[in-house]
Amino acid sequence: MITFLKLGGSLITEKDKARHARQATIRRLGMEIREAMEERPDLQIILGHGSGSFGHIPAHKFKTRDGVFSQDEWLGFAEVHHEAQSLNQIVMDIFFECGLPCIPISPLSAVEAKNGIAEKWDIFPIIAALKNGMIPVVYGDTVFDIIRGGTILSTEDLFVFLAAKIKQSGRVLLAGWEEGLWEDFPDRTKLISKLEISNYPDQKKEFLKGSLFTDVTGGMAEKVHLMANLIQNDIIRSALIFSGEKPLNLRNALLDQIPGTLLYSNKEE
Ligand SMILES: Nc1ncnc2c1ncn2[C@@H]1O[C@H](COP(=O)(O)OP(=O)(O)OP(=O)(O)O)[C@@H](O)[C@H]1O
Ligand SMILES: C=C(C)CCOP(=O)(O)O
Repeated sequence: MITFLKLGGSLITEKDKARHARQATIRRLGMEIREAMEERPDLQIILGHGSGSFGHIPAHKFKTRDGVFSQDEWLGFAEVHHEAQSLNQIVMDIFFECGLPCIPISPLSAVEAKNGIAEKWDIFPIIAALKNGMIPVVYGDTVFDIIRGGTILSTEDLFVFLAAKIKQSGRVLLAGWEEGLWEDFPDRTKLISKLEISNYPDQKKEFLKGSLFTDVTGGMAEKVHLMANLIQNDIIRSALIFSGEKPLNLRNALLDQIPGTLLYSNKEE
């Protein structure tokens, strides 16, 4: 079973401080991944990370996700990619120091999008990395788009494409700053431990909102929407939304514990 693991921008950056990476947190997360892999050597992980206060700030300024046409917007496209790639370099440097066999995979260089959706992507390098015991690392990025000129695909958008293409039972782990899904966001007094999503979006709830910070990819509402589709179509078994902020949560999630909110379908139970 493949594990798609996202380290959210809300976790690895200070989302309200431009270009601020949380290096100590990234290091701890790297060590937790390493510990889990030592305990479970058969873990196959496709890692992805968000852009947080790196890519989202210029992406918001230039409205890059909606399309790229003018010269100014193409400069913005380049700036957003530069930010996303800079954060990726920080993550790669730290994970390399942690001894993780990570290999970066640049979405911009390989993905073709059509109207905001990944349409073509040669995933041979990702499969080859997995087969050789490595961890391919993707990240939310700008990509060229045959309708919009350019756009932005989130880490979750990339996972949607990869999970459908790989056609192997998998699970998604989304590590962010929040403990999971709050039923009363933003008051945060009632945490949901399990959410059955077979009737989604009929059962769509008011509490699914965007991020409180600058974010162009839809925040929690979009995460749940994309994950619900994958589960309903039997592309993944489940998705876990949890906090990577609490030490050992990531390690425990990789080792099958449920430290947050599990999205699942009754068909599986
Ligand atoms: N019901 C809810 N429960 C928990 N968080 C929620 C809820 N509704 C909205 N949110 C917000 O959505 C955010 C998660 O979306 P966000 O896109 O910021 O996460 P991320 O994937 O970590 O970031 P990035 O997109 O930078 O990678 C939470 O941090 C919170 O601010
Ligand atoms: C804003 C950019 C560049 C990517 C967004 O990806 P996400 O942080 O995974 O939502």
